[in-house]
Amino acid sequence: MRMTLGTRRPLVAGNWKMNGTRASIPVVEAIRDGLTPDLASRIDALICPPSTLISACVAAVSGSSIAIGGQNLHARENGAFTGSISAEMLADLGATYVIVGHSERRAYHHETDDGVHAKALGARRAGLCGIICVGETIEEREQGRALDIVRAQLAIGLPKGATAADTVIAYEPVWAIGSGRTPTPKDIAEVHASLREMLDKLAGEEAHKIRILYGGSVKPSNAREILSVENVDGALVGGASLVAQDFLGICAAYA
Ligand SMILES: O=C[C@H](O)COP(=O)(O)O
Repeated sequence: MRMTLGTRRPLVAGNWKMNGTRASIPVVEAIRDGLTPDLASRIDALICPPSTLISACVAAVSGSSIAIGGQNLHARENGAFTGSISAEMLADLGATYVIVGHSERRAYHHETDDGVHAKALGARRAGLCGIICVGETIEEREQGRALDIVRAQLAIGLPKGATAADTVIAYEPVWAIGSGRTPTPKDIAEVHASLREMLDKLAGEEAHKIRILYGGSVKPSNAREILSVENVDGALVGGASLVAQDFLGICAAYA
């Protein structure tokens, strides 16, 4: 039976992380060719490759509905920040989304919630949609602090006046990323309901249109169960987005 879609248009986003070279462009082409017109009319699909591949991916999806995004940005527009890339530079290449505050950046690059806030503002300044990531560690979940942690991350990270045009939220439990483990549908529902309630209150009347994705070990085999959970408006997919058939298999949960 076809999944009933809510008021928010689903987004299935792939995060390639530090994977891929020009030899990977056929993966994007296969996703482009494999997304049926019916699915393309019902969902948004996005690939976030490494920055080195953004131009080639933008060219590869040209004429299709698939969007291309960055995985990170510097909050400032330009300046003496060696090795960094601004939102304006991503937009110049044709990116329309950017991931902000992924747990791997929080863990390995010491990103703070204030830094996430600044980056989300940077994304908005350049007309990009920022995908703000939140999520608890396994210790925090075991201590019963998962809701407090993600709510605190959102409270600081989310810029005032956020709208669906400039913001997507992704709930990614750190312990579920790349581990093959996922929370139960009940646990996902609890976090998404809490974030939804908070978002609707914090961000004003436009906020009800902001999508909340789930991320962490989403695969074709569990996508339908996860994406059917109330208030889950799509997925942020890591490993499975590197294989066209797997990414398409996740999108097909909405078929
Ligand atoms: O950004 C994507 C997430 O970190 C999920 O990664 P994963 O699907 O490989 O668990």
